[in-house]
Amino acid sequence: MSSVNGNEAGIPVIDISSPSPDVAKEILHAVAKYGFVFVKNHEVGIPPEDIQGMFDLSRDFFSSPSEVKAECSIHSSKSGKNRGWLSMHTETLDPAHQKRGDFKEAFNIGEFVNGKADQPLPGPLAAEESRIANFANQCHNLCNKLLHLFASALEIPSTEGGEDWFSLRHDRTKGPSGSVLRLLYYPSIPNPPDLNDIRAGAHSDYGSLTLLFQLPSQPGLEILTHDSTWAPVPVNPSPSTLATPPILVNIGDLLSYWTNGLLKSTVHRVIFPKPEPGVESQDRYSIAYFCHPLDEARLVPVPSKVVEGLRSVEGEGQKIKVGYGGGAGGVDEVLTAKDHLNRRLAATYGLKEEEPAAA
Ligand SMILES: O=C(O)CCC(=O)C(=O)O
Ligand SMILES: [Fe+2]
Repeated sequence: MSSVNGNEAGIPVIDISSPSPDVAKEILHAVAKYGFVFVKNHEVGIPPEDIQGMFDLSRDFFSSPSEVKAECSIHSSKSGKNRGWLSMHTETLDPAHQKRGDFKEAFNIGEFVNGKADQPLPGPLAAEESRIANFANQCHNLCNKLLHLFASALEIPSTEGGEDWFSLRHDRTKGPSGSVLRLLYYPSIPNPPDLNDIRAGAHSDYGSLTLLFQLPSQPGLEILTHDSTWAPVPVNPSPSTLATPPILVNIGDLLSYWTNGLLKSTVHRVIFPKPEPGVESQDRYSIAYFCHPLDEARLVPVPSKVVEGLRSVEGEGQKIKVGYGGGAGGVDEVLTAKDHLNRRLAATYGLKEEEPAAA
């Protein structure tokens, strides 16, 4: 069912099309160890042609004139917080190590209300609003399937909500959340610039989990491994058996915090691939769906013996360090998802609440 062959980072490839307690354990084990997992893309609700359609749209959008993109800049008050277009070098994901901002453009799309984007969209995206809404919906549904599997493997009692424990807290019909669909474009540069220049600086994501869609022949993603080395993440870890690249899933800081560090939020980055003789440098397009809980979801301890066992083994010190419900802010404090996001931004980037943030 799973395979670690064909990818140096060793990220397992798992088939979740027939969910079972074994599949749940397998996927929990993968995200507890690597923070990343590949999910085979068949019968998981996101048809490959829909993914391709989004990449076509992304290409159209990023090739539009700057004035068209700038109309919906992330800096415009009309776009709303963390939404809209980021021009080249706007975002610096690893400010401590970067002289220049990331070599990328991005467009962040927040939640849809009754199928309509809650922000202005530039022409090429506005024309395909329903396609984008449908795609975001498919992504969210897949995230909920994964959240069911995590809750199942964590053995949350049915009296507490059982397998629905996480997904109820991500139920978009109940209120707003920080979820974002992000189109990314990393233009190729014939002679990669300075050694310190990078397509996306080292960072971890902020939310619950992220889905990442990549295209064949456009590598560049790397994860930081346990021994503090960078390992490349392939686009398709088993090209001989998988006709379409699997969907890459990674855990964000919030879900790691919520599970007291059991699920790992792994640092990753996107580099310029090493130039190879005779191989032309490639643009890279990727699409990320950052799934967040409802803003008002309270990050109370997960009612799971698996997570509780971890707390008692690691003791009170650890609980306070990573902790929830009695964590950093005070004994009785329970953060909401929105508080967590705001703290995460402030701690990492010294950002004020109003400034744009990435993941
Ligand atoms: O483009 C990629 O492959 C990764 C992007 C990413 O990690 C992010 O935007 O958080
Ligand atoms: Fe990321």
